[in-house]
Amino acid sequence: MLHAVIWFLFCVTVYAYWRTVCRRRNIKLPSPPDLPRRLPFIGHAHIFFGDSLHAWKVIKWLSKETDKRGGVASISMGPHKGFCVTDPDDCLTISNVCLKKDYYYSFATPWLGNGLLTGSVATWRLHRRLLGPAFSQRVLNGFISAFNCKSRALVTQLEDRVGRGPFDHVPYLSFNNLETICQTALGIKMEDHSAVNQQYEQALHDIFAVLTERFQKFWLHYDFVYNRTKLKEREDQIIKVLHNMSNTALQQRKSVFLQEHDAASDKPTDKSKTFIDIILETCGGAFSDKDVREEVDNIIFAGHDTISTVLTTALSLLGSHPDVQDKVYNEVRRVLGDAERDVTKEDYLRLEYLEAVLKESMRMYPVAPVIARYSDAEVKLKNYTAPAGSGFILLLWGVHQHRIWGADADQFRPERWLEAATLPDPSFFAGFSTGRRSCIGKVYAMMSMKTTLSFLLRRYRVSSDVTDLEFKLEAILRPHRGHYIAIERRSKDDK
Ligand code: HEM
Repeated sequence: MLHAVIWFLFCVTVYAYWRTVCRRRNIKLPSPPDLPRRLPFIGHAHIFFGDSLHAWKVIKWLSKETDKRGGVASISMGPHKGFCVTDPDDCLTISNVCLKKDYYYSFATPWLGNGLLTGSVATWRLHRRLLGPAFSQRVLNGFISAFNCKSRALVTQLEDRVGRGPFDHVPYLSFNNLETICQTALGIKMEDHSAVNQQYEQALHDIFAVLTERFQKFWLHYDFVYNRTKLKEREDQIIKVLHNMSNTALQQRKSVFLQEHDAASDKPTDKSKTFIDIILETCGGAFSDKDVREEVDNIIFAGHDTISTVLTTALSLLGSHPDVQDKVYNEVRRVLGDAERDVTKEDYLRLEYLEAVLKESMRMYPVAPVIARYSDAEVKLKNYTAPAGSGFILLLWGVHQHRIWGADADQFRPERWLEAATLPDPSFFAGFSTGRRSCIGKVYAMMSMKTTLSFLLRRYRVSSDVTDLEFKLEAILRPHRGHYIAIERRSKDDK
């Protein structure tokens, strides 16, 4: 009996405390309006349940509903409370102030460890500073010959598609980009198409599907449930393949690196260096082998399908907008001449309209249309103060559709990037994320994409019909259908 009374009093005390704290918070802090469709206990978690096509529809729906509510709205995922944000200023504030990633990112930790994408804030600060030199312009210039060589190979591979009607260009771009990133990051050439490399490519593809499935089924968010599932067993097998590849590459590059450091002369120039070499050289003392391997895994994850997806979308859009394609073609010919010569570091700056096309494709269809942050402290937004312990779902697609981009925000119009008077502040472009924890590889990506497109568009005229363009969200936003292109060889006098 005494136990029952003590237990009853304990419950009443906890309940009273909880009510007081909640009330006090509500009085002090006006809360943003709730998003519709909240259910008891699970909150909004149920709206994500479905396939990857549904996931993309949900992000668009969340963006529109949040925008209707003024750019910030309350959401809950089971016990996790948070805010959806489309207001460009608030988005920038959050991404600069809240450097901690929300718990969803921990789903990728078994693969990516404590690397930049998923790492804790303390590790991220140190690693981001140490990795800076690996992404310097001098190092990136050393990759230009790899970009040229791979783009040339891609153009040749596409030759047998000329004049044969619409085809899916995703496999071409995806494998070509994987080769480029593996060569520049690991020093591995994939051309031999050996079993291990095909297995690696497959594993990279499969891990995205596993991560998406885990995110969409909210009961799998809990480790104690997830660790007992078949999906977890599959994840472990996939990660074994991924780690095996990067570990092997690391050991090979490390032994070359040590030999070269023993030999006083004949050091390789930056031209032949990979990300692993630069990281070993600049972060040597501070990074363990595991740190290096994790950062390289992060680079491959972040740089692999992102570039090929932007290229896929940009080519589909160019194929459907012949006037825009003609303008790019004329610029590329003016800068590079008629011949299929290599792109040089001086050319990148001159390819202004091509850059506008790439940015506009990324504005319309950002590869990461949503990212998530978490804050241990209060965060002051324009109209609200988010309490400590809040999660933030930053709807970058929503930011890109915001009225700051003009009444034609939903239209593909690359010219907007060249109209300085009306262009919003560049920090509102979130194609590479925004704020202090944004993409470290954006210059690499732009150089690589400009090289590929300038080779492709010099040789081929592209056509497509994107009226049925449909996307799916599988860790990143990818075209699902309506993106096929057809190619024709250009003649020398093409205008
Ligand atoms: C068009 C291509 C690319 C796009 C659209 C892109 C986009 C992004 C986005 C949106 C983020 C933030 C992710 C988040 O917070 O959840 C990010 C982070 C990152 N990206 Fe990229 N990325 C691209 C290419 C690359 C390349 C080529 C590399 C490496 C060579 C790279 C390396 C990274 C890394 C390491 C991070 C984590 C940065 C940090 O937390 O400090 N990315 N990228």
